[in-house]
Amino acid sequence: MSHGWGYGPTNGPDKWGEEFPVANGTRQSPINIVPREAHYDHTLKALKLKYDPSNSNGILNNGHSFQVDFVDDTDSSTLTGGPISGTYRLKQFHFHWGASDDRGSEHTVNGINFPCELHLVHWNTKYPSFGEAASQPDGLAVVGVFLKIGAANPRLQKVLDALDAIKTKGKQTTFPNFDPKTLLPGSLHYWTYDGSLTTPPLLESVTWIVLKEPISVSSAQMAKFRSLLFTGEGESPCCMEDNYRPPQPLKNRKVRASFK
Ligand SMILES: NCCOCCOCCNC(=O)c1ccc(S(N)(=O)=O)cc1
Ligand SMILES: [Zn+2]
Repeated sequence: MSHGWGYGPTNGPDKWGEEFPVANGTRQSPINIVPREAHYDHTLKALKLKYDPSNSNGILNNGHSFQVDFVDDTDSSTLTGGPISGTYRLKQFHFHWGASDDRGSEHTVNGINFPCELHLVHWNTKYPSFGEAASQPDGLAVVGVFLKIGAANPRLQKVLDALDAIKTKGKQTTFPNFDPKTLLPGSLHYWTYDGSLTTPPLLESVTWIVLKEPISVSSAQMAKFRSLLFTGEGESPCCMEDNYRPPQPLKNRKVRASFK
């Protein structure tokens, strides 16, 4: 692609394989999760998520989504347990969403789309940095949380209130003292499988951990996500929406469940 990757008709998911051939690899994400075909694995441990709000740093419009970045130079915000071994540090969280409430998630469940999906991105501290870990088969672990239309989510509102300050691509602002645990549902039951980044470079380095229980979001709050722009200041504006990759072939993979 002469122009960068995106989600439009000329640079979207169907075109990514031209520049990133791993797009047609053996462990691509997202996938459709079929609960009846997931294998309950009693050896799977409970997820242990330990987050220190003082690690939250800034919020950035990166032109594909927005992300809240965390200071990751110590083990104060980590993921342990679950399907992984060792310690993974929280690097950032971000979202994917649709132009309307009938779509927007990346993973689907029995073919059902949710309006939005949260990704909490962690990297394996056996490697020296996120960049190094991102190219290793056990380098990253992403916790996925579905958002379902319902009552307005007051925990989410703090994030949404910051979006006016980062409307256009490249804008960022400070975002201190945010606890991502407040965005998690009551149950940490999960499905897990070996996958990839869902955006270029689509590296096959992610242990996916998708929570079964969604959190709530109101339609009005979803409209706030869509007030962001893919485009930079001074460019003709293009609403940031439908920034999701559709499900990819499962190929030779099993999805395990941490619950019966
Ligand atoms: N710069 C050194 C190498 O960098 C490795 C690739 O990272 C480039 C930036 N992309 C990401 O960090 C990145 C992180 C998470 C997800 S997702 N949607 O799979 O959770 C997609 C992309
Ligand atoms: Zn993501």
